Amino acid sequence: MAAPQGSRAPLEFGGPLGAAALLLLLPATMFHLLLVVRSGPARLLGPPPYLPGLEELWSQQALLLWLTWLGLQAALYLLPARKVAEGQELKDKSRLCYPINGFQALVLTALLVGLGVSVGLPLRALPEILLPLAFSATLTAFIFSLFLYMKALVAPVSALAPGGNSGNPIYDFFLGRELNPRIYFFDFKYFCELRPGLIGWVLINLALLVQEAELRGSPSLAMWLVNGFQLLYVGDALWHEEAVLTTMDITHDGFGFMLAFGDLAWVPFTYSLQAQFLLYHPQPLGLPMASVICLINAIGYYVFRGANSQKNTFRKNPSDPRVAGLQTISTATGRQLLVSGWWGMVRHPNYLGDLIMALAWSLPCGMSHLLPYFYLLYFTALLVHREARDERQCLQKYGLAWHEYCRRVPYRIVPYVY
Ligand SMILES: NC(=O)C1=CN([C@@H]2O[C@H](COP(=O)(O)OP(=O)(O)OC[C@H]3O[C@@H](n4cnc5c(N)ncnc54)[C@H](OP(=O)(O)O)[C@@H]3O)[C@@H](O)[C@H]2O)C=CC1
Ligand SMILES: CC(C)CCC[C@@H](C)[C@H]1CC=C2C3=C(CC[C@@]21C)[C@@]1(C)CC[C@H](O)C[C@@H]1CC3
Repeated sequence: MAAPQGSRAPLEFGGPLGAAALLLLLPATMFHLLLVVRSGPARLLGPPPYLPGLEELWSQQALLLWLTWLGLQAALYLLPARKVAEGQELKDKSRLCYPINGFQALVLTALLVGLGVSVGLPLRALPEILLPLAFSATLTAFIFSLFLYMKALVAPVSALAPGGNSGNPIYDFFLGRELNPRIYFFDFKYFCELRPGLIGWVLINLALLVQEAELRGSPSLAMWLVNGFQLLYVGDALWHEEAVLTTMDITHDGFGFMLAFGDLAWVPFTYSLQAQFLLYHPQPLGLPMASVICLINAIGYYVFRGANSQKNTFRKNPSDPRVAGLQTISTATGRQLLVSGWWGMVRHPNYLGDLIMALAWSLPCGMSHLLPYFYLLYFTALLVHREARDERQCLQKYGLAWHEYCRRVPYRIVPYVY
């Protein structure tokens, strides 16, 4: 039986009060966005057009569809993988194994959806049921987080995350108690982080594109851009799936409501906001502006991928010729920190690229509304907060060497600004 542990870990997210507020605020924000986006004024900061009754949110069909989707993604996860990767070393010195077959799941899902559509699956009907689908996803996230909380009660202490075990049930439910909850080889957190939400996001985008084509004769250029950019982002994440094993979500954070809701509901239903906006509020977009936006996305992707690949290559093999010439700082742990190349420009060049892409995803929606810029605003806040959390963890890991890195690379995300 696991005793509450980690009471010395500093409380994050505003402690129990902050966690309780976020438990309510996050789903409320998601439903607000889903309601506002289809309303005439589409005002991000105004009140929702109306408050939906339970009959509009609850649908047995939507729940069934949602569970089928989770079941399909779980089945694809269990298929033989092209590679099995080892995760980071755990407290007990062991390493867990993870199947690398996310991109395969994306391709197989595309084939299955294509097959479904060819035999009459009404993909265009998906946008009509986004509200009950989001409700089912939220309900699933709550129930699933409860299951994870209970499961952690019988997990060995060594399986618990550094945070999320304060003894306060609301805080621990929100942050997540167990680091890598699994049943046999099925790793819940790794599965949720990359599959149902990310692939669901591009499927929702595609359904919005199909419905726009039916409504207006063909998809708009703006809709093509948003679909193309976000497909590239999701395809890239699944192609480089192994990189997620070193993120703080997998190595540090427990699996609780924050990630369960974030992965299963928040990502598919709010990250598709730009495509939803374009369906209900068509925007003219000329070729010259579209070319500029494509260039911005390409620059963002170049920085994002360049930075992530440089660090991943370096962490795998510092003598790799692609990174061997870069300057480094030695740390007491035996690991080194890059201080030239992308990681010598700012301390989080990958976040900078990600933010530039976020801008490119909103620009096709024009300048008349703030709503499609929600992702950019939320994402800036998320990354600034995430950067501060990562910085704290790195300072703990690397001590003086991290101070030296900060001295040599003074800016966090945006050169000469922040
Ligand atoms: N779309 C979305 O909603 C989100 C997207 N993301 C994206 O996911 C990607 C992963 O981000 P995230 O998980 O936050 O972490 P990062 O990929 O930025 O990794 C941070 C870690 O990198 C290592 N590191 C830091 N500086 C250096 C250096 N100079 N040299 C070598 N290693 C260094 C440290 O770990 P160590 O030393 O132990 O290797 C540090 O903890 C990013 O591209 C981000 O933009 C992230 C969150 C949400
Ligand atoms: C609901 C809350 C506000 C916070 C939820 C956060 C989650 C949505 C994100 C936490 C880290 C994430 C990562 C990704 C997606 C969003 C979440 C799950 C990526 C998979 C996106 C694609 C990148 O290439 C890798 C990212 C890793 C972290």
